Amino acid sequence: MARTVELSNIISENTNKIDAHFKANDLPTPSFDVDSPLDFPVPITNVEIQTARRAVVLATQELHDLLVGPREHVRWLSWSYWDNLSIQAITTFNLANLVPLSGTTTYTALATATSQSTTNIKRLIRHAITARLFREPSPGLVAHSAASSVLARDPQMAAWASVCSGQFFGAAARAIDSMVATPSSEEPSEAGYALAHCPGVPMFQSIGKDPVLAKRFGAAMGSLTGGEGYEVSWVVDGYDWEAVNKKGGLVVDIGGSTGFVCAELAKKFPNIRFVVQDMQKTIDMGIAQCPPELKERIEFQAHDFYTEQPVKDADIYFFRWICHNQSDKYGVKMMRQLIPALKPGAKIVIHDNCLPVVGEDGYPDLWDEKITRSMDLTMLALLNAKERDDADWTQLFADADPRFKYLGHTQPEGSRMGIMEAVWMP
Ligand SMILES: C[S@@+](CC[C@H](N)C(=O)[O-])C[C@H]1O[C@@H](n2cnc3c(N)ncnc32)[C@H](O)[C@@H]1O
Repeated sequence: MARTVELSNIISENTNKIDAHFKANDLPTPSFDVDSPLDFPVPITNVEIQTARRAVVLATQELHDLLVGPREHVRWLSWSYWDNLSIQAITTFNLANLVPLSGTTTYTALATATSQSTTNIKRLIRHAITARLFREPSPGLVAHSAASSVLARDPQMAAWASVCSGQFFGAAARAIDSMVATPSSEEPSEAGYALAHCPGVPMFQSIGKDPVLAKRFGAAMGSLTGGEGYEVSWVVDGYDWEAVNKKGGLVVDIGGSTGFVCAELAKKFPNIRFVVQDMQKTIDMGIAQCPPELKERIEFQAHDFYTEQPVKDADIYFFRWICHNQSDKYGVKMMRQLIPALKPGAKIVIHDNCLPVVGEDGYPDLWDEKITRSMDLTMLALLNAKERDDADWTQLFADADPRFKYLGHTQPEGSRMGIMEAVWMP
């Protein structure tokens, strides 16, 4: 049987399964209408329907690419960045909020509100419509689609779209220039982001000096880290915290932001004590936001993770979304700062991406593979940092100190992040 026919059978079989589930549960059939659900309305815990959904998404992508053909595929792949430009226009000119959630507006009204020409607003929105952002129900009238309405309804997603299409787009455009100028650099001050926006200054330092951008960046990260496959519940439910809970142990969350992960852990594991460490400003926010009933068990501490770890003899030193921001040089430096504090058997637990190992079958799941590989390039362009696979994690710990033993990673089905574990064995 031709692969195209095989794929269309996969699509048909699984779409029928999904449709039957939707009908049986009185769920609205997926549509692009503005009042349709903004997320796939089946919980991630429903493995059968989520597996069917994934099968359809992967098969439709493959069928699409097969029928487009290699030459056409390459031609249009090479200019996929124009989608970014129309998103940048939407976020810069606040277009999602200028279009009413029900009803329509005109290109002329949008042009007046943004002090841009009608011609330019029209061409940018008409391009966005080809990616199902907005609709034009009749010529000259603009209405929301489900996807464009996300940018009006979800401020965190609007921040994500703004940061990606603005700051990150610029960084991506200069990433190869940075590689040519400073080959194999491990310095964030030499990365594409720095070249594009703040020559000689690392991204986080530059963002820290701009309160408006810092707030937007924080909201963008909130959108990503709460998004599908990145939920905090994966690490709360996916690691053996009970072993620490049983003995009333201590966990240090390094770069723990406002302590929201520790708050979730503290609710589930009543005997664990926590120290959340971050920069002073973030720690101040964490203290203000900490639920009163958890204050006794969650301590907040300003600490720079490139300096010696002040909390001795904890059971677990936890890093979430920290290591992928570090090149090997800085990752090794960060891990070495733990050593004076570590007791034998102390664990280092990392919740971060773990790059898949490429097997003989190639990439079985291009949906997640593309996201994780894009995240890896993001780290390159923003910070000269990187995502890691098991071999890279092994190397990082070995380079930090041979007394660290990397134990490997687990990744629950549905999670886009791995849980990596190392133990201190002096
Ligand atoms: C990507 S966020 C991850 C936050 C949190 N762990 C999470 O899971 O969402 C990186 C965090 O590291 C903090 N950070 C950056 N540089 C730091 C440093 N040198 N010392 C301590 N914290 C730092 C930032 O303030 C931020 O909260």
